[in-house]
Amino acid sequence: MRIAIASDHAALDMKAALVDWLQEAGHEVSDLGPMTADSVDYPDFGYKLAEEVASGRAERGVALCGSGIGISMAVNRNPACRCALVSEGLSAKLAREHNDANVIAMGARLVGIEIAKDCLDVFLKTPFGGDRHQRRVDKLSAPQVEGTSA
Ligand SMILES: O=C(CO)[C@H](O)[C@H](O)[C@H](O)COP(=O)(O)O
Repeated sequence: MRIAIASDHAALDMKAALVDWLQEAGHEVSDLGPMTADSVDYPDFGYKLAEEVASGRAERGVALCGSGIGISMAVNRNPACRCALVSEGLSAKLAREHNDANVIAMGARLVGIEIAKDCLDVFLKTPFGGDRHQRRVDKLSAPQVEGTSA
């Protein structure tokens, strides 16, 4: 699979470990940076990653920062991206099954590397469930308030 990955300085080591692990598993990985430990701003890398996924150059994205919060917010500003911030495997599975998430976000200061690998493995292997979930995902692309009285 073509996978793009980006982080900020807080997740540099986790990014490097996941790049190696993904490549060993046979994926085509595009590392969008950063490449040094200098302090950077997560929106810059989140937007870059989102564009890579939105363009189709990457089929999936991996977004990392200290908590995962800031970079997931940045990625989700791109309407083509559904980025799920996760810290355990079941959320990673549901993000694919129910939400057709195309980007996974994790916090390197909160999640250990083995849990991160587990989340990513599940995320890459789980197909979208479709059916009723498709209707809901479609609504994410066209935000508007509908009747909620039922
Ligand atoms: O976006 C975040 C917090 O929601 C990330 O954890 C960032 O990595 C963090 O804010 C970076 O903080 P630092 O003090 O500049 O290392």
